[in-house]
Amino acid sequence: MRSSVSFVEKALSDCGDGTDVIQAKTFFDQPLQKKLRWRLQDAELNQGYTADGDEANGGVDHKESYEHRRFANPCCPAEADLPGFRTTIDNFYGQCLSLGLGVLKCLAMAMDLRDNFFDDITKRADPQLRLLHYPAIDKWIIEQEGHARVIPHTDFGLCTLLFQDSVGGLEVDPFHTGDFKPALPVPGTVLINIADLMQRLTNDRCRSTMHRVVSPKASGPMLPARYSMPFFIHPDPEATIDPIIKEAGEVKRYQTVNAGEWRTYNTRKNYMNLTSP
Ligand SMILES: O=C(O)CCC(=O)C(=O)O
Ligand SMILES: [Fe+2]
Repeated sequence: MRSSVSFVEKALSDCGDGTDVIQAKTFFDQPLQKKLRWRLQDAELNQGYTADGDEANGGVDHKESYEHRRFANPCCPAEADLPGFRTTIDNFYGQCLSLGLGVLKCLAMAMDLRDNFFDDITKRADPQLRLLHYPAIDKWIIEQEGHARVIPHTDFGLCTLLFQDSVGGLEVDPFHTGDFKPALPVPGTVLINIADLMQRLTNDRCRSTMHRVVSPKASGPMLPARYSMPFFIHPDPEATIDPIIKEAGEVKRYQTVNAGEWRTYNTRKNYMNLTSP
C-alpha cells in the first residue's frame, strides 16, 4: 500500500484550495451552455455533466457534477475543448482504481475473507469518478427544509473513496441514528465510506455510512464554493452479491442481488429529472 499512500497525499495536497489536480475548477468555470454540450443523458452509462438541479434523489441538492468512467466516456471534453483534461482525469482515475482495489483487499483481510475475495468480483470493475462543484451560495438557501449541498444518503456500491477540499460541511451518521458528526477535512487523508452492497454482502457486519453535505459550523452567511471527488467502487456487473454467513444459525438479512441490476436500478432513481435535451 505504500505507493497508494503517497498517491493519496499527492492527490489531496493537489486537491486542496487553489490547485486543480484534475482540472475540476477549469471545467466548472466554463459557461453553462458550454458544459451542457457534455450533458449526462443516459443514467445507465452515467457519464458526463449534470447541471445544478438535474440530479434528484428526494430532496434539493445544490451542486453540479461531472462523471467519468473507465471504459466509455463519450461526454468527456476533447483535447481541443479543454487541453489536458482527459489525460489528467484518466490518470487520476487509474490511481484511484489501484487505491480502491487495495482498500478492498484490506477489507477482505480484516473480515477474514480470502485476500483475493474482491479481486474475483472486480476483474472488469468500472467505478465512477465524480467531480463535484458546490457553487458559492447564501447559507439560508441550503438551510431550508429538504435542501442541502447533498441531502442525507448512503452510497450504493461497495465503498467510496472521497477526496474533499478544505471548505468542510461533510457530515457522517455511521449508525443511522440521525446523529450527524462533521467529517472534518484532514490534509493528506482520503475518507472511505462503506456503501450498501458491502453492507448486504457482509450481512450487516459493515454498515453503510449515512452522509450529507451541509453548512460547515462557524461559517458566515455566505458559503464559499466547495470541490470534492468521490470515487464509487462497484463490482463487476455479472457478480452475485449474496450475504456471507459466518456463524452457525446466522440468518441472511438480504436477498441475493445481481450487481449490475442493482447499480442500474439505484442510478436511475437519482436521475428522475433527466429529460432529453
Ligand atoms: O461532496 C462530498 O463530500 C460528498 C458527495 C457525496 O456524498 C456523493 O456524491 O455521493
Ligand atoms: Fe455520497
